[in-house]
Amino acid sequence: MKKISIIGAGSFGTAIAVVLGHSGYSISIWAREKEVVDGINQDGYNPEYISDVELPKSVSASYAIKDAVMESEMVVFATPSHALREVAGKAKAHLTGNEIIVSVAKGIEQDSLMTPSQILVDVLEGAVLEDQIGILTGPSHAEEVSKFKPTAITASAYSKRAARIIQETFMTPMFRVYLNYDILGAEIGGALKNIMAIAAGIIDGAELGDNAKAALMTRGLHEMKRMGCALGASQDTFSGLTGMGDLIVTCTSEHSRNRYVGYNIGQGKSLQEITSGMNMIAEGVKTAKSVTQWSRRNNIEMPITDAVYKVLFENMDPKDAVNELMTRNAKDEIMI
Ligand SMILES: NC(=O)C1=CN([C@@H]2O[C@H](COP(=O)(O)OP(=O)(O)OC[C@H]3O[C@@H](n4cnc5c(N)ncnc54)[C@H](O)[C@@H]3O)[C@@H](O)[C@H]2O)C=CC1
Ligand SMILES: O=C(CO)COP(=O)(O)O
Repeated sequence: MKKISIIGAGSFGTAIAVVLGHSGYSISIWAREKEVVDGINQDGYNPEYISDVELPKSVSASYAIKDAVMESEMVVFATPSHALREVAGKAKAHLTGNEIIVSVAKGIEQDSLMTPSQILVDVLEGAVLEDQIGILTGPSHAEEVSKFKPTAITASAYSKRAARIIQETFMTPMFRVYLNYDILGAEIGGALKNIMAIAAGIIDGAELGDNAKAALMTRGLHEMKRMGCALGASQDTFSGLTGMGDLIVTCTSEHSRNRYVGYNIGQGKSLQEITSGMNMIAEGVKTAKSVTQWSRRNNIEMPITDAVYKVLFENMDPKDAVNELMTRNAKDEIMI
């Protein structure tokens, strides 16, 4: 049986352990929490994340990265993007150099402004080739993936070979994997839709209406394209699963943590109050900071991201942010 390692036993790491375990792979999952490791090994459930789904018998857990990674054909990093550099650095010494490396994280690293796959290329240099590194991303809430609800997602990589291996490995009748070789566009889409989902949540929480939400999603997609195209990504990628697809699900789903954060801000709570009550991560919070750093540094207009940043970190009232967006200079609609 082929062994696959999953580094990070949060919601999505657990969900893909279920998918891959049921496909017949032997899954070794690394968690930093003792109770998670014990729960998976002793009871067959992750007590902290996706705790209502029984894990296949072929899933085991470890808190030693070395044990989790040893003798694997594929290593999937499923921590939030801000933890990726550190955990990949810890895993590096235990790689043989033959593994396919996959990131499922959706974010942009602060200061370096790197995407998850770029972080992996940087950290794992000398251990694996860039051609062995890829991603899996798209509209895929862990709560639904783990219950075998039909999901379509995208694999991408720095080589066609790695992208195809990722596609073949994950594909099941309920988890359909497409290929897109524009890895940068796929990662920009995955990261930025989280910022837009915070904005969508604010609209819902403040009861600003369906028109506002449609406008936000459409103009948000435009902003995602603008950043992606400025960096050399393909505009078409943003019409696909990793762009529009993930934007739709995250802005509308009851499962979205980013939308949840925005909703509660729209209801008048503070960011600190909201995040201190969550055991899961809403990547859009940190990504709003990184993308604002990027847009200001490069003088690229990203008004929605900027508004989310000001609400999250500069105490701007969401109603003032909406007013600022609505009263900008008149514009042509189609202009990247
Ligand atoms: N939850 C979902 O439906 C999906 C999530 N993703 C992405 O996958 C990544 C992981 O998300 P989730 O599993 O949902 O997060 P989560 O919040 O459910 O779990 C995060 C996991 O990472 C671990 N972790 C957090 N900080 C860490 C650190 N500094 N060092 C080591 N481990 C750390 C936690 O202990 C936990 O096991 C994120 O980038 C997210 O955007 C992608 C697709 C779907
Ligand atoms: O990326 C996701 C769905 O595709 C998960 O979104 P949230 O992190 O907002 O829950």
